[in-house]
Amino acid sequence: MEAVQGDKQTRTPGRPPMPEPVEPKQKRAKLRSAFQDTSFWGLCRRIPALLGQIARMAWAIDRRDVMLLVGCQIASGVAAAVVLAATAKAMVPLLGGGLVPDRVGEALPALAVVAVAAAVGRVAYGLAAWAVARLKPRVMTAADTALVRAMLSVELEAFNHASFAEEHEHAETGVVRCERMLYDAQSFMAALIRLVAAFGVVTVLHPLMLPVLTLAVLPSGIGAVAEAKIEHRTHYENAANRNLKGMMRWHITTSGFANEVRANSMRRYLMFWYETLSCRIDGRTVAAAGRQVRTNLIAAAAGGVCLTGAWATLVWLTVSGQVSLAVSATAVVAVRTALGNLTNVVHYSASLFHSSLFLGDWKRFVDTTTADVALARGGEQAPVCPETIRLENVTYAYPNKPHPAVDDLSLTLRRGEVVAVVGENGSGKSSLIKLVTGLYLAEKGTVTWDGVDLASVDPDTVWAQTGLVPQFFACWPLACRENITLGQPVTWDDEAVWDVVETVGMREAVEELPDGLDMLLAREVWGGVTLSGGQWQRLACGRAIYRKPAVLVLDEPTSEMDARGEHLIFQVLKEMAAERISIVVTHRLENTKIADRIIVMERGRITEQGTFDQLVRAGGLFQELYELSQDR
Ligand SMILES: Nc1ncnc2c1ncn2[C@@H]1O[C@H](COP(=O)(O)OP(=O)(O)OP(=O)(O)O)[C@@H](O)[C@H]1O
Repeated sequence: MEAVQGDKQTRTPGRPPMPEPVEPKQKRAKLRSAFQDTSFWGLCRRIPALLGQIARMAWAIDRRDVMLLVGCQIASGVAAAVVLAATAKAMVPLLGGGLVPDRVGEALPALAVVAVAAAVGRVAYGLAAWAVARLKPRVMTAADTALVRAMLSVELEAFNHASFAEEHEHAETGVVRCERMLYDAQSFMAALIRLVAAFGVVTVLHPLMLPVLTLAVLPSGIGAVAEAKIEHRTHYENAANRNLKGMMRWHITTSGFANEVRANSMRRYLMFWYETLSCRIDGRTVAAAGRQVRTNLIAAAAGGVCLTGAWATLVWLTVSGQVSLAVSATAVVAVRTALGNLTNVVHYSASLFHSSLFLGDWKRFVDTTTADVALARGGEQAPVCPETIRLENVTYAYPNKPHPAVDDLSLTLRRGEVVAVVGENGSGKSSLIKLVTGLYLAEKGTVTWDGVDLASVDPDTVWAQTGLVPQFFACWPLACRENITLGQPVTWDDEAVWDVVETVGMREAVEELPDGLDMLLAREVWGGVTLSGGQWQRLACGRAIYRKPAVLVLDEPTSEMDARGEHLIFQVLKEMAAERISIVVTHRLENTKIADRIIVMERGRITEQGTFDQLVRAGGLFQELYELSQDR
């Protein structure tokens, strides 16, 4: 059996070692700037705005819970102050002179107040936690849906930019951190309110205690922020590798590729690859942990010195008779309360700050990154059922590619005509159809539908009229019916759906499904099933047909189909052609016989045009490719 352990580079004699994953590039400039502008004081200044941001998000979701949360926070703070004040009151008789029963009796009312206030504080804390538990999932869902909505709003072209994927990844982390942020905000506020109460009591006992206490926790505050910055920086540094790892993880674990992984004996290499990448990420994280612990220790040492100073001050105040023993005992309780809460304030503010960096990524992505590349082309309506689509001197280049995918290309497509696009791999066929359907906008030149430039048209009015079977189509984890209607049924009953199922030769297969059209086509889900590759492709063609589009675009629509399926689809294409503009990209040149016109593409340009009979004898690329396809 093939070993699946990938940690050791076991060398098979005569075979080269397994190649390691490449180190992906990422946007360094952004990585640096995220850190340069935030100091400890910067954080302190940002906290109110941060809390405001969280409060606004929560307020938009449930005002009642926000009010309950704030009310309970205030109640628990007041309770903490009452506990301390009553403790101070109880200390005087307890540490005073006289018989013990008398002293206890005298202290009893104050002790009762302590008990009641403590109980109120505990209940308030519990209710606040309940409000947070109710808000947390909904805030996270709001952030998540905003992100998904933003992703759906962008130009297709945005996905061609590497930085977009990277920023998207950071924004996803922001969504996850939203949940934690709410908890941090609650804990921060709870600690702050109690701290204010304790500070009040401490200051009343002796005004010198306040600055001394503040000094005692300052080093740990600065240290916590420095640690958070190191962690966030590491997160950034690992972003590209984490992205790659996530993608690979999906490929390794998804059922769709399980056969390829096994039958091509890829398991060992993939495991090696995955572990190498994981080690690379862990290496950076572990190195950062070292830096973090150093920061932490320095902060702790400085904090320890300051804290010793605080206790020494209290001892000095007591010994020198500036405060009584009873006041001193209360001060110990107050100082401990204040210190505990101050530590929490620092801890949770650092954590809030940390989460806020991620939330900032999320916000920037949702508000700016996606807005910058959003579909915003103009409000014009696309002509309904266009007679012609005209491309004039159109050029389109992908980022980081030396040659344009479509290069100064001119072409006219007419209603009623079937145009076949052929050419070698990478010649620009798929890019061309993305321009025709307005998925990409031309960098140079124009694409017009009945004379209206697609650059100024509301794209939804274009796509309401297109039916596209892309080269890599989706196998939607939807019911069979919705895989055809795509959630846009044209009638109340299923008649039109069954018509299409019949047209693409899937009636028998669908009737055999236990739930027919209701069958969930997702084998990963309990009770779901999947289809064969060709059957999925028939459904993909079915949904384009179901839309009865004005512009029908099929990009290698029959690459996985048997001869019967292929014949069926091209027949349908021919029958449907009269009422629409039809374009089909295909490598099977026999299929182009049904086309009214064939265009041949080479390096983004049209080099030949004509009917099958004309091109097959023209002595150009078409003839060469056709003869190769016949040479068996
Ligand atoms: N998203 C992308 N990002 C960068 N380059 C791309 C992208 N998509 C395509 N290209 C490049 O653009 C050129 C044209 O690609 P296109 O997919 O249009 O070719 P095609 O003729 O449809 O190829 P095939 O027959 O292999 O499907 C190729 O050089 C390809 O590498």
